[in-house]
Amino acid sequence: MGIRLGCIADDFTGATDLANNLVRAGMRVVQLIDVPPAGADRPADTDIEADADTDTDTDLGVDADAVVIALKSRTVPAAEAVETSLRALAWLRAAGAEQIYFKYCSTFDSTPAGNIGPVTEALMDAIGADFTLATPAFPDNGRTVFKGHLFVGDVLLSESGMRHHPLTPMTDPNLVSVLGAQTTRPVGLIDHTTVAGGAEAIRARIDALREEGVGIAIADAVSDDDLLRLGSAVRELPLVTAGSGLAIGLPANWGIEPSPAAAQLPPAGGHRAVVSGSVSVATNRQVQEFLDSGRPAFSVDPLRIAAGEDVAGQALDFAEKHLADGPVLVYSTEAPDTVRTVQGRLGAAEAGELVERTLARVARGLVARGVRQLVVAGGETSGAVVQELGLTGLRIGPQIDPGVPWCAAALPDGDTLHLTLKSGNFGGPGFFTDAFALLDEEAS
Ligand SMILES: Nc1ncnc2c1ncn2[C@@H]1O[C@H](COP(=O)(O)OP(=O)(O)O)[C@@H](O)[C@H]1O
Ligand SMILES: O=C(O)[C@@H](O)C(=O)COP(=O)(O)O
Repeated sequence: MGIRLGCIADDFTGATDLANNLVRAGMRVVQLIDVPPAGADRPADTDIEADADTDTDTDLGVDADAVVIALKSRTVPAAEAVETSLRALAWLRAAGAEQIYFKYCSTFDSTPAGNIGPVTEALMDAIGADFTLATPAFPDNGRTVFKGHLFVGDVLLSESGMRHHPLTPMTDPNLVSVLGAQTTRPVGLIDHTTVAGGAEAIRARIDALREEGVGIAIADAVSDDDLLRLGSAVRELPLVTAGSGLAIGLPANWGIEPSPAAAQLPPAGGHRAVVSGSVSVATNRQVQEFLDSGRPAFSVDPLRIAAGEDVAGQALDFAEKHLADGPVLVYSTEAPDTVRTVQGRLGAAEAGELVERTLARVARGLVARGVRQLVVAGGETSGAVVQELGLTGLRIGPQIDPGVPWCAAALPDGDTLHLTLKSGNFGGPGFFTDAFALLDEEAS
């Protein structure tokens, strides 16, 4: 028997966010970094055991209810995002996935060129799906959708920090028009009154939209109850697209219930460090709180990298002196004005890449110096770090804050690394110390 749910996530923090919600709803989840090479059953160097005797073993040897394939496809050119997403789809279908879940950001990060629209349509074409729904709602993290408009906390998306995002600035809160600009299919709305009416009402609305020729519908959701109703209503859809929120309502469609045993990790050891390349509002607050506490921190300046200085080497020299009294923070996180100035000098994409490459080298150097508990902040940054560390799979552990679990990964030399990939806007102000406190609690 194959896996039930096959998931394609457009970035690495988003993938752990989705896996976290599925685990909390009781699913056994394997997260893979990138699409395994053709012919591979599962990553050879993860400690995720396949059990040949269980009836959920897939033909490809993955013993899980759901597999999340983490891509770094959010901000690459649309054609590339489509190509890797279709490869992920092919792998998941070969693993027996009964339903496909395309996960994007709860702030719907995209541009008029994509990638949410083009990837959704390519998946629909490949699956032969004439209809799917789209909802980034994640009320536990303050993302709600009402009358097709996305709110972040108490403000519209376009008034939130996302309007300043370096790669995907979000200036229109109306998701019907945002998605409509990225798709060839008409985009419709399943509004709050319909969702409040329950699964039957939602299915009736889906039928009506289909008859009108609508291919994709934004779904309102302002509470977990809305997401549970939507989850039940979409049982028969071969493809769903969403943030991580919809995941709370899907496991029940297979009769799966929450189980506390789903999130066990091995004990953690080694030094502690934080690498932050996120420039989001919440991360800025977390970095500030860490600096205010007087703990060791090294600031990475993109202009000095561009000038040819060995900034990664300097950061590692600094870290080496302080790791014994860790956690140590290495960060490029800055307020929007400073980031804009840097982008004006270097170009946004170039600055992003320079910083990502440097922080990834720092992460590799930290691990070489004995760090075995690592917090990484920012989706793009996490993608660069995970690739640089050569990780191929993650086990999902306990939740630190909504949307952010601890994970365990096997390093290429076989050692275990405890790792958390923090989405930019997730986590409380004390996240960079709370995360380690949770591991202490788990150990006691
Ligand atoms: N000081 C900086 N100046 C310019 N770009 C930066 C700076 N710090 C980080 N970046 C880039 O901004 C992007 C941040 O994206 P990401 O890591 O996904 O985090 P978030 O979305 O939370 O801001 C990355 O490409 C990163 O390299
Ligand atoms: O859905 C979400 O908000 C997150 O899972 C996510 O994808 C955030 O991405 P970054 O802000 O780039 O970390």
